[in-house]
Order: sequence, then structure tokens, then C-alpha cells
Amino acid sequence: MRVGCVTEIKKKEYRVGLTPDNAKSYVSEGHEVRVQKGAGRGSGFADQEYEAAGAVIVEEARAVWDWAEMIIKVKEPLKEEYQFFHKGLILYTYLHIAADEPLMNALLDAEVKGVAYETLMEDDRSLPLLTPMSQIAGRLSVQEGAKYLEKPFGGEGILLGGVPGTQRAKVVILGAGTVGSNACKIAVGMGAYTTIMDIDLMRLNYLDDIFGSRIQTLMSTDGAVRDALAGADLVIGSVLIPGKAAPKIIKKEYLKRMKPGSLIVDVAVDQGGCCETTKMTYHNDPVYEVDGVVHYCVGNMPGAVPRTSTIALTNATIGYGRKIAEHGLEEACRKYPSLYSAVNTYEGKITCRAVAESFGCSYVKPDRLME
Ligand SMILES: NC(=O)C1=CN([C@@H]2O[C@H](COP(=O)(O)OP(=O)(O)OC[C@H]3O[C@@H](n4cnc5c(N)ncnc54)[C@H](O)[C@@H]3O)[C@@H](O)[C@H]2O)C=CC1
Ligand SMILES: CC(=O)C(=O)O
Repeated sequence: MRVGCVTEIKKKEYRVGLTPDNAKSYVSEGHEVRVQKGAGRGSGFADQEYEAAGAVIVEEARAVWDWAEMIIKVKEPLKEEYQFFHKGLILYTYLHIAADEPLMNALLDAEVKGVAYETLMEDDRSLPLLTPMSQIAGRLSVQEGAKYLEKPFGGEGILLGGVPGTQRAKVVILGAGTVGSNACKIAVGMGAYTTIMDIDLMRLNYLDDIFGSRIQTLMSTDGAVRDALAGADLVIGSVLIPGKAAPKIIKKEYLKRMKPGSLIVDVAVDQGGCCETTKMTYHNDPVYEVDGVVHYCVGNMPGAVPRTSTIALTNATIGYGRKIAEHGLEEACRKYPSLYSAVNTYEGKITCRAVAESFGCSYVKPDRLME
């Protein structure tokens, strides 16, 4: 298969979809690999390393997109990239279509086979291609939260762990999955008074077993969320219903009950955000204020630590990518059926139920189209 990797063009995105080691794996299995010049630089990988691995470096993005049968990326394509879509192209990347109708339409119009990292679900309901970035974003959410609670950065000026004789900061984490549990680990480690909420009691049981009395677990109901926000210094939004737009569990009216200078880090912004006042921000200008509450809503948080993130992401994506390259998407799905869950668009149809439900559109099971 002809496998291509392009430079990410999202603002301050330094990750890359393919490392030189990954390129070597594809080449050694008989595939051809093209990489856009400089694609790996932000993650510390030089063009020469890709060449040594057997990849061909080309100057222009178009020379990769037009040639490739499969493009391996990190972030959802931006509007400038839609012109490169072509029929039958396998696009293996984060797509987050439920929050991006123009992208959905562009993929359907061009009949791209959109294989989304974030919806690939294994039999045990794990999300192996989302997990590594969620681990990173969860840990970063508290790190960034600590920074933007500092007065010079617009926050209320509270230290997460406090010092003897002062109040610790109150951290409320909404969603106890991968982002939430990683945020919890760091918040507890920094000495914050930490509450974590979910609708899944099993997740709360699990975290209670791990952290014991160092955390407060709470069932996430509308009233409990509203009350928890009232005393919070740092709120982390980490809810997910895979493939769907995030539920808006932080209502605008609740902000009025929050402390001036408190902070919401809405990690779920890539699925549209779990707060009614969330708007996507970027690393170069990550925060804004609504009703005195600071919002941090960066949709590519792991892009801030690209060396760690690229390696963590590609450790997970390479295995499925090699299966697709070896067998083609259709045969790979038949042999490894969990791959069907990643196919969001195919032959101009939406093939992910949750995405279709988010837009009230019809949905076709991908295996029916691939018969
Ligand atoms: N902004 C960024 O850079 C990044 C964003 N993310 C996003 O973070 C979000 C969370 O991802 P993961 O932790 O991996 O998902 P996950 O599936 O591991 O956890 C989500 C949790 O949310 C819970 N949940 C669903 N509805 C809820 C509600 N109404 N109240 C409370 N909890 C609720 C679920 O039960 C689940 O435990 C996703 O949208 C993901 O795409 C992930 C990585 C980077
Ligand atoms: C999950 C995702 O969209 C990211 O890591 O940027």
C-alpha cells in the first residue's frame, strides 16, 4: 500500500502521525512510504531519519495526499485540507466528526474512508487509540489548571495543594474515564481536595479502590454537578459518550455560582465540550473568561508535549495501521472486527451510529457496505 504522512497544520500542533520507526515497519513489510518534508521536526524526528528508514521525503502536502492510498495523521483535517480528499482514500486519524459538520460533509462528498482513532473500540469497550492521548490530556489538565489559577495568568491566585494553615484548592473532575482518572492522579499528587463524578458507578468504585479516602466520588446528576461547581477552584470536563457530541452538563447559569477567577478546563472540547460556554481555543491563546470564570478549551492539549505524545500515540496506532496496509481496509475489518467501529465514513455514507445520531442522519453499518 502507498502510505503517506503530512505535516499537521493546526495552530501549535507539533505531533506527527508516523515516526521513523513506524516508517521502517511499513517499508519492511513491502509498503511505500512518503512523508512531507519537516513533518516530524516538531516531535524531534529529522527528515534524514525517515529517509534512513526507507521513506521518501517530498516538499508539498499535495504530493503526499494525491499519491497516497492511506494518509496517517494526528488531527482532524482542517478546511484547507479538504481539497486533497479523493475517492477511496483511507484517512487514518482523529476525526471528531460529531463536533465538525463541515468535515463530515467533505468526507462524504469525496467518498473518503474515514477511520477515526477516537471511536475504535475493542471488545472490552476500551478505546485503545484515544487512551494514550487521554492519559496525557488528563495529566496536563491539572498542570495547565495550576498555571491558569495563578493570578498573573488570570486566575483567582490559589495554589492547588496550599501550604499548612491555608485551604487546599478544590478540584472537581466531571467524567472518571481515562482523562478523569489521570487528572485525579495528578490533582491528588499535588495535594488538592479532589472530587470526581461519573454516571458509571463501576468507574467510581474503581477509583474509590485506588485512591480511598484521598478523593470524594459522586454520582453525576444535574443537581450534584451544580452544587459541586459552586465551591470549585478548578473544574475538569472529561465526559465522553464515544462518537457523540459531549453532553452539556455545565450549564451557563451555573457559572454565576462559581468563584471569580475559578477555572474550567474543558478537555472534552474536541467532541464539542461539556460546558455550554465552551469555545475551542489554541495553545497560543488558550483562555478566555465568561461571567468571571476562566475557560481553557484547547482541542489538542497533547500537542504541547509532542515528543511524549507522538511516541505514545504511534505506539497504539501502528498495530492497526499495519493491519490496514497489509490487508486493505475491508479485509482488515473482516479479520479484526473491532476495526469496524473506527470506520466513520465509507463510500459517501455515515458508518458510525453515534456520529449519525449526533446529526440526526441515517446510518449504514460498515460491514454491509463492505460485503
Ligand atoms: N482536548 C484534548 O486535547 C483531548 C481531549 N480528549 C477528550 O477527552 C474526553 C474524555 O476522554 P476519555 O477520558 O478518554 O473518555 P472515557 O470514555 O475514558 O471517559 C469518559 C467518562 O465520561 C463518563 N460520562 C459520560 N457522561 C457523563 C455525565 N453526564 N456525567 C459524568 N460522566 C459522564 C463516562 O461514563 C466515562 O467514564 C473525550 O472527548 C476525548 O476525546 C482526549 C484527549 C485529548
Ligand atoms: C484526542 C485528540 O483529539 C488529540 O489528542 O488531539
